[in-house]
Amino acid sequence: MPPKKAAAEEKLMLGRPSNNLKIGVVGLPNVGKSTFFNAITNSAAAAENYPFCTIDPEESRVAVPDPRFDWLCNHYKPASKVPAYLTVIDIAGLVKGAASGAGLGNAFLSHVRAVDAIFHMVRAFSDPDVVHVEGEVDPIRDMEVIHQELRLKDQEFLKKYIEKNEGNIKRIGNGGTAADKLLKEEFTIINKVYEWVESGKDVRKGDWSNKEIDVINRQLLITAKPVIYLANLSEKDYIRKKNKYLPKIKQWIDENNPGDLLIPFSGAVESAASALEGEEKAKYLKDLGCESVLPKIIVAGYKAMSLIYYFTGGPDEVRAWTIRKGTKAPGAAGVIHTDFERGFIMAEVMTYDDLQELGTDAAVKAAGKYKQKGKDYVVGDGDIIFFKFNVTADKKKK
Ligand SMILES: Nc1ncnc2c1ncn2[C@@H]1O[C@H](COP(=O)(O)OP(=O)(O)OP(=O)(O)O)[C@@H](O)[C@H]1O
Ligand SMILES: [Mg+2]
Repeated sequence: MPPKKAAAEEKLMLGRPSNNLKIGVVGLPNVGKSTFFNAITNSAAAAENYPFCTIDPEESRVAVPDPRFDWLCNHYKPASKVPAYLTVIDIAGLVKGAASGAGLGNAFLSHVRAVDAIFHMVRAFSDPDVVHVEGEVDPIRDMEVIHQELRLKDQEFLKKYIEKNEGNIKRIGNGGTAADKLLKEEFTIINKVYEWVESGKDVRKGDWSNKEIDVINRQLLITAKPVIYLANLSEKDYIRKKNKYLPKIKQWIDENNPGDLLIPFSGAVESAASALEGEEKAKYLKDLGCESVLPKIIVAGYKAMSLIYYFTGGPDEVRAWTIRKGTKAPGAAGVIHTDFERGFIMAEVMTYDDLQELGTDAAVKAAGKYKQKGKDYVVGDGDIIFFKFNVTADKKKK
């Protein structure tokens, strides 16, 4: 009889295994990064019309819009409401040669290394008053520059690793301890990743095995991070939904990094709209005949990092708890408190759809749709969960 097939191995994800992830705004100087950052996070970072206006990274967070959260708040009428948040970081502009140190490039690239995903801001608006560091507006050239600098930084980093370990690997030869074997394995993988990057490709576009992903994740490589391209349009182009560069930008992405998302937006429109509130804001956008695309960008940024959330709900608090996709119930419980994970007994779960359809917790229970789940349960996006736990140490104290 043929041997039983082993259960399919769970595919590891690129990126830090954390729920505290951040997305950085990256692009050439003076393309609208800070304008976007201020509009999306309602901040007041300097966004003036000159290159290298931003030097130090600014961090801010923005609530992730979700009609399910709004519905739950309306349903439970809780004293406290805590949505999920996307943390955004405004980073200084990168220029050609950044990877070899131009324009404080190395310092700025280290800020890019520290984030978990990238909003790649591309200038697609013409305005003779807004200086372009490369002369005239040319989004494809700009994307090439940024793509190249990020990739060169990874290349340099991998090369340093190879040079540092080469001697050791030779010395180990075919023998060596268990630790030596691990180093050899890592060394082989890093060489493979180096070749990939050197051939002009981003790490995130490779089809890596779990072992390879494990090694890649320890290196914090820049091109392993998910990217969302944001094309910054003039007010006029955004309103008429037409821009001469957009088709070329899309084509460049399809050819170089297929699958990456492109979202057109306008720094001019969003910045003016974000200065207004409520009805005034709605009227401003209605008069222009367009909508803000920021909610869509926030959700896309959150999703790009494989983040989801589950809810806890009741009259005290409705709250969204951020986890990474694929997190099992005990790990998800640990986001609330480590005791919840340590003493995990079970998760009582109902889905948002069931609660919305049936109307009350009791009706969901009566319909048998309030499920008890154990430690292997993979938490779903929008699950409404009540954790049962028991921590012995706490009991003793009583
Ligand atoms: N869609 C747009 N249309 C016209 N002007 C814009 C648009 N978006 C941004 N700007 C203007 O471009 C200039 C530069 O914007 P901003 O400071 O946001 O760029 P930046 O990318 O953060 O630059 P730096 O890298 O120097 O920090 C500002 O004067 C801003 O008002
Ligand atoms: Mg800036």
